[in-house]
Amino acid sequence: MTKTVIAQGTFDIVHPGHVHYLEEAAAMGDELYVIVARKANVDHKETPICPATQRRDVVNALEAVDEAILGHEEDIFVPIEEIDPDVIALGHDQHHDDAQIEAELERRGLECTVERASGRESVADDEILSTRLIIERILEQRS
Ligand SMILES: Cc1cc2nc3c(=O)[nH]c(=O)nc-3n(C[C@H](O)[C@H](O)[C@H](O)COP(=O)(O)O)c2cc1C
Ligand SMILES: Nc1ncnc2c1ncn2[C@@H]1O[C@H](COP(=O)(O)OP(=O)(O)OP(=O)(O)O)[C@@H](O)[C@H]1O
Repeated sequence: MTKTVIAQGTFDIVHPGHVHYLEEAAAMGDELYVIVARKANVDHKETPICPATQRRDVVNALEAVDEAILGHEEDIFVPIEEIDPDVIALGHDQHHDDAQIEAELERRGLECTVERASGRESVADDEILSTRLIIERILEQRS
């Protein structure tokens, strides 16, 4: 039976930390779906620069990814119900609470485990492994 994994995030300006996360999530199963957050749901940091469709298309082009989809505008569990995954792979620094997600999955009758991926170890001192830091660097160097 195919083991389906879901990963999720904003993915505004893709960098090697994203690639690491998605490769690790893909290795947790056979098929990787990625839910790309809608602007309205990115409320804990600055609004994404790139439109959701562009962020989805870039993630979709990555080798580790089988399918990237736009997230639901209001209920983040709708795509989970549709895909019915075996594993939700949370990113190393995602603010979501593992136990709360597990409780909501159970409430909706979904059998799915929640795993945490690791952070990428920098392979060079000058790697920039965060969208926020890439934008800060652009503002510093080009203004
Ligand atoms: C299991 C799960 C499902 C999600 N599904 C959606 C969704 O359908 N729509 C959406 O806009 N955001 C969804 N999100 C939220 C974002 O992917 C994301 O966590 C957040 O809004 C963006 O911040 P981040 O890139 O720092 O994680 C989901 C998050 C989790 C953990
Ligand atoms: N350096 C990294 N190593 C491993 N995973 C990462 C890294 N950076 C981001 N991720 C993961 O990629 C997913 C999407 O991350 P997100 O779009 O928030 O990027 P980000 O670079 O962390 O953004 P920002 O710096 O603006 O907060 C999240 O699950 C996050 O944990």
